[in-house]
Amino acid sequence: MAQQKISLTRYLVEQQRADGLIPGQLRLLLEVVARACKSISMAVNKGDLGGVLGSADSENVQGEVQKKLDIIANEVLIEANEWGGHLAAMASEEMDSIYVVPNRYPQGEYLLLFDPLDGSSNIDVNVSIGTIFSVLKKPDEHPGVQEADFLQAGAKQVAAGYCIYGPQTTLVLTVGHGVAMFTLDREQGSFVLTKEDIQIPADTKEFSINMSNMRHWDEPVKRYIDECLAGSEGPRAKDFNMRWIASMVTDVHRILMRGGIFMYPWDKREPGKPGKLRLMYEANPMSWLVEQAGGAATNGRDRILDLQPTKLHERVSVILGSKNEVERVTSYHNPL
Ligand SMILES: O=P(O)(O)OC[C@H]1O[C@](O)(COP(=O)(O)O)[C@@H](O)[C@@H]1O
Ligand SMILES: [Mg+2]
Ligand SMILES: [Mg+2]
Repeated sequence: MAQQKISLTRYLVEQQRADGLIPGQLRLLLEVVARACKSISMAVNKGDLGGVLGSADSENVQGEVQKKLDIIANEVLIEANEWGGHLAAMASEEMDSIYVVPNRYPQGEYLLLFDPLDGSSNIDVNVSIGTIFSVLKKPDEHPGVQEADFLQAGAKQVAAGYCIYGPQTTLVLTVGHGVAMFTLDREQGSFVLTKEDIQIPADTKEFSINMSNMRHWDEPVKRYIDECLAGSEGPRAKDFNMRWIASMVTDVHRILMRGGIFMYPWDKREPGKPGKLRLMYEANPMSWLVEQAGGAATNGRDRILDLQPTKLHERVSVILGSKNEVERVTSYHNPL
């Protein structure tokens, strides 16, 4: 008899029921996020036919030109999540401040953060892009919700994941007990469990960094990459390969599937800016997934999940992936 497929819904119900790993409200919230990702996947697939490509002629709070799909994905996530009663508020790369659930809907106890469309520069060239999300619990000291409630270290996340819109639509999730992967079965219209307990090998021969920024890097990053480039004749005594997709979601997915190290480090172009990537809805969820899969994630000096955010759209330097490589780069920043 063919093996029974396990849907995301069933997986989450089993986590809740048999193992008591997630509360019912969190399960429902994650199902809604997955449904929203399914809608975004449909929109992405239509491409030119759906009129979803190209620029929206507007800028987000970070001064970046928004693509039509950035805005569509943001709206899909808000509309799917605002009425279900699981959430108190949402925050997104594409919104200046938090979006409090309107009081015509029931208020829930969770906070949802997302990068609705990661890899915006790849949208119009038909390269994989994705949605990244992070779930926090609203501190219950006071009624209502404010931006300060979101400013919790990544270690406090209760769920994190991403969905990739690529050759397959793939949702990867952690609720703090390992990492599971689900593939969208378009005929059934549901996400089906395709990998459980994903593990990142501790060693790797593959690095991922935007090499065009080399002249701006800090010394420790330059040293690490120089040593990789020296190959089998150099101090690492092995040849390295390089990949840079320029969609963090896809570069991190590759690392979860076969190992590697991903870096978007601080550099000298804008010394006052800690990095390019955003802490709360890019670095934190990805760092937790990577740690849950046995990898590591630092900003060069400290564990990303321990960083105390000071603002919603805070940026951070990111070094994550295979444990031994991340520890090596971190040790170059923190000499004994
Ligand atoms: O164009 P660059 O400098 O290589 O930057 C690529 C990085 O920027 C990002 O696209 C930023 O994300 P957004 O598309 O959500 O702004 C990352 O996904 C990616 O790793
Ligand atoms: Mg992004
Ligand atoms: Mg984005």
